[in-house]
Amino acid sequence: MTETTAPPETDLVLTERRGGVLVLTLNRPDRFNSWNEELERRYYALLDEAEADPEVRAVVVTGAGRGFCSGADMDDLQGLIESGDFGAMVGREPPRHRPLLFGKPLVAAINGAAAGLGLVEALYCDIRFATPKAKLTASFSRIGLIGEYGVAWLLPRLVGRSRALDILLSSRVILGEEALRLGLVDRIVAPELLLDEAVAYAEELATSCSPAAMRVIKDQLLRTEDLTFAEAIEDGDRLMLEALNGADFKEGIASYLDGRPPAFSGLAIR
Ligand SMILES: C/C=C/C(=O)SCCNC(=O)CCNC(=O)[C@H](O)C(C)(C)COP(=O)(O)OP(=O)(O)OC[C@H]1O[C@@H](n2cnc3c(N)ncnc32)[C@H](O)[C@@H]1OP(=O)(O)O
Repeated sequence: MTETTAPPETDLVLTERRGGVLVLTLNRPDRFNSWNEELERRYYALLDEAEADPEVRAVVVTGAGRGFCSGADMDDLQGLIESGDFGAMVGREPPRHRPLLFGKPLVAAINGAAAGLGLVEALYCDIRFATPKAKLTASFSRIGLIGEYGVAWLLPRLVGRSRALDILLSSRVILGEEALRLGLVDRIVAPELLLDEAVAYAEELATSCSPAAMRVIKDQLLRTEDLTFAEAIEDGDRLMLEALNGADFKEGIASYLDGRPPAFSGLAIR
């Protein structure tokens, strides 16, 4: 009898440093990079590490092999039906939207299919690069499930309500160019250039933009969703005063006037 052993959790996401950019590769190519709890735990732990590491200024996430991530593993979903243990699906820590809270730029290089949770994980990223043949699909409605991991909140904010409903109700496969038109992705790049271009974009943010300002901007955009316009103006005023007192503002102006690249501290704005 042959015994199969699962790969160690550390292999589920490959890591590679390219300058100030950390590349994370979802790595279950034999299962079309389908999502499971172990993969989620490892990916989210690596984001925690990247958050704490001042040398990492941006992260690019991509998939190994021909897909980005095909969503929950179908065999696991069958196992779930058999066990009936649905409680394990809710209230997990870290929160399932951990990547949305990541304080540094998070760029997706969508090298192939992004389905179900795979699409949601791509949508958690700040900017999405995709190949022309990348297949994007919500998938949920085709297997009797609903928009989970907050996608029903996120998607209308990205593409508008009607398009979100089209995508979630139909779960039709959307290819790169249409995804670009809909606003599901931001750049279309040939497969052989995809990762390099995503990394180059991330590296540009890593070297030219203030980490402190980017962290606040990301947080600002998320929190502003819940504010009135007047509150958003007030919130912006408060944050602006902090930024004006920040080391990165002084460095930004000094480097501009000196005609040199900025050397941002990477510290908090205050
Ligand atoms: C709690 C729930 C959360 C969720 O995420 S629900 C959503 C779960 N995911 C899905 O429903 C997606 C199912 N997959 C598909 O619809 C399609 O695939 C794609 C659109 C993603 C890609 O289509 P194409 O490029 O034509 O590839 P292919 O030939 O269908 O698949 C290639 C191989 O990958 C396996 N595979 C695909 N998705 C999954 C998955 N989610 N879990 C496990 N295996 C998967 C297939 O079976 C096949 O395998 P083989 O080459 O051996 O025939």
